[in-house]
Amino acid sequence: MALSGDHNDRGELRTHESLDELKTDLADYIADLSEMSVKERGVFAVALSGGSLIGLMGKLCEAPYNKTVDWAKWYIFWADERVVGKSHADSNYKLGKDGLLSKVPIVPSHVHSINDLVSAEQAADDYEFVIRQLVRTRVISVSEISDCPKFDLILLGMGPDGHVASLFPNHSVLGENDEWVTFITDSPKPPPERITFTLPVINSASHVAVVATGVSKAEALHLAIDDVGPDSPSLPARMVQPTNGKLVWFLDKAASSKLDGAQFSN
Ligand SMILES: O=C1O[C@H](COP(=O)(O)O)[C@@H](O)[C@H](O)[C@H]1O
Repeated sequence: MALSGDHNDRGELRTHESLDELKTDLADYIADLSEMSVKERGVFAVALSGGSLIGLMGKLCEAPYNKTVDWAKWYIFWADERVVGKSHADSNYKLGKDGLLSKVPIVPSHVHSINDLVSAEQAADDYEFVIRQLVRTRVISVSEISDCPKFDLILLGMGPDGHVASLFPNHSVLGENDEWVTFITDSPKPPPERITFTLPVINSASHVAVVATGVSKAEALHLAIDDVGPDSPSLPARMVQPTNGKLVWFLDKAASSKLDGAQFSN
């Protein structure tokens, strides 16, 4: 049984007793948003992350989702990417392709990966340019309150240090408000060169889901979600605060074990 509820102003928390239950709930959530978005806009523009997220999305490749989801209407982006070749083990594109995209009938031209043949800075600029073209043609919606792209769904993982996408604690790119996509060359987690959506883009999405499992994420989740007072650290995961969108956290009981009022006993 999953426990679900709103948590102050930090969005909806869905805590699951098992990974299997989380995977089913996540697949249902994504399939429902896809259906809603295709009905409303004719397309579904979704940004993926790398890491454990892709494995946790695995049920989408199975029945009934592989048959019921309108895959032809999906447009795929990455909320962050490592600047390595597409066949490199560190590539988020490779992870997404091997774990999901090659197993469902997504239109290849709808898959927007980065240019990995240029510098991180150039790759970020190129990726922003691609996104600007697709905002112009309304494949990606536009925010009502800024000129930012409004993705139908941004799927984020979270590292044990509280990083989301490639926005790491105390990094200067957390303050980047002008660019949609930026780059870093000093990631504390290898590989060092990455591109990432900026916080204004993440916070302009219609829906943002943060998916985090395992006890190593418990402390960061406490700092990201609970009311930790005026000294609340500027943890990237805590800075995920969609302005007009809906935030949902998909957790297992180990990850949620340090949350105030944690309701599952270990
Ligand atoms: O480096 C990255 O890490 C995060 C978190 O990964 P996880 O394996 O702990 O879930 C991931 O969301 C991000 O896309 C990736 O580049």
